[in-house]
Amino acid sequence: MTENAYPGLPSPPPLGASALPPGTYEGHTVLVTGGGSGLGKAIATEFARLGADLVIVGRTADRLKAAQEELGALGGRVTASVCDIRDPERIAEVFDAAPVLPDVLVNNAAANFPVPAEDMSPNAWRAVVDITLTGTWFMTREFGRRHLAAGTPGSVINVGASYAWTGGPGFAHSAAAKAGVKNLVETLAVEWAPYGIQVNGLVPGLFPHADLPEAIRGNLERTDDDKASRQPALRVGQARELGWAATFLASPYARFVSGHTMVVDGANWQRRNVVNAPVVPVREQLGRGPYGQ
Ligand SMILES: CCCCCCC/C=C/C(=O)SCCNC(=O)CCNC(=O)[C@H](O)C(C)(C)COP(=O)(O)OP(=O)(O)OC[C@H]1O[C@@H](n2cnc3c(N)ncnc32)[C@H](O)[C@@H]1OP(=O)(O)O
Ligand SMILES: NC(=O)C1=CN([C@@H]2O[C@H](COP(=O)(O)OP(=O)(O)OC[C@H]3O[C@@H](n4cnc5c(N)ncnc54)[C@H](OP(=O)(O)O)[C@@H]3O)[C@@H](O)[C@H]2O)C=CC1
Repeated sequence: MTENAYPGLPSPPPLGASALPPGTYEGHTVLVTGGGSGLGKAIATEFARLGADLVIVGRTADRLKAAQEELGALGGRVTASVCDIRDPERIAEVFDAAPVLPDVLVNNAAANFPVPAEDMSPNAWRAVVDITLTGTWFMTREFGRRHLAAGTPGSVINVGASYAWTGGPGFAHSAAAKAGVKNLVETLAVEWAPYGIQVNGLVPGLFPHADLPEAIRGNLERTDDDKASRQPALRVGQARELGWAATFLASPYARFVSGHTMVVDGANWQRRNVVNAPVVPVREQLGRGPYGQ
């Protein structure tokens, strides 16, 4: 780790702390896609600490089972449902099987790997867009329909990425999908506000963690040995900071916040210089030779 002369943004309060009153989510159920690992599990953890019951969804039964035990130790009821969010029929079954209609939906599951645009196969594009954008839409549609039919309020949080605004060289599929995810927030917030449904976005900056797939972790490890010194905050995000933002956005204290996407990245995505670092083509960044050879 490089020593830096500047303090950077302060460290957050410790794990277990919360700005919201204890019991804020007692009697409420929160469904988190991808809640069995990484940032989804961290978000689920903060809701559970505030009294929520959980429904966690993912494709891998073992991973969900382990998370169910870990999250259940926080006191609430945790239901784990194997589901590929690309499958709308299975999504309907998950809602049917849930103990109650969840009050909050966190669309956290996504797919991603770095690849130069010209190397990307049709199936690679489909895999990422179908999970990240279409899967988010299928989940949201089911949640919205059920609340509209029941006449009950709800809150949706779509987890995004800042290249929704900027473009994401090396991640054309994911950046396009996340732009769609952000746009859905803005459309649905207006369509569903009259029925009491809030729709917001939440964008993590750099939050490295052990559950990241090899393709993403390898890319991070290749690009830098000291990620903190390359962030304006001089540190990366702590997963609980994302969880706190999610619990605020879905809480009674944010009832007039809808159609908003909150970025939790220590201002990294705003970083600009008149003279930037030298351009390195994506192929070269990813260690690939000339196209077609
Ligand atoms: C600078 C650092 C990075 C900053 C990133 C910041 C923002 C975003 C971060 C994140 O989103 S992190 C979350 C990442 N998490 C995941 O991706 C978890 C889920 N991922 C997966 O399940 C797989 O990775 C998957 C490939 C996306 C989907 O799995 P599925 O089983 O449905 O597909 P496959 O049949 O395995 O593959 C489909 C298609 O895609 C091609 N492919 C897969 N991996 C790669 C790769 N690394 N590079 C290029 N192409 C890849 C695969 O070959 C298939 O295509 P065809 O061969 O059939 O043409
Ligand atoms: N980590 C970071 O620095 C950043 C993350 N993000 C975003 O944060 C969110 C969480 O990412 P992170 O925790 O890092 O990633 P992970 O890869 O650790 O988690 C992704 C989760 O989604 C689940 N998932 C993937 N595909 C599907 C599917 N088809 N159906 C159901 N569940 C699925 C995975 O479970 P399983 O494989 O078992 O299905 C896994 O639990 C994503 O939206 C990501 O784009 C954005 C910017 C930066």
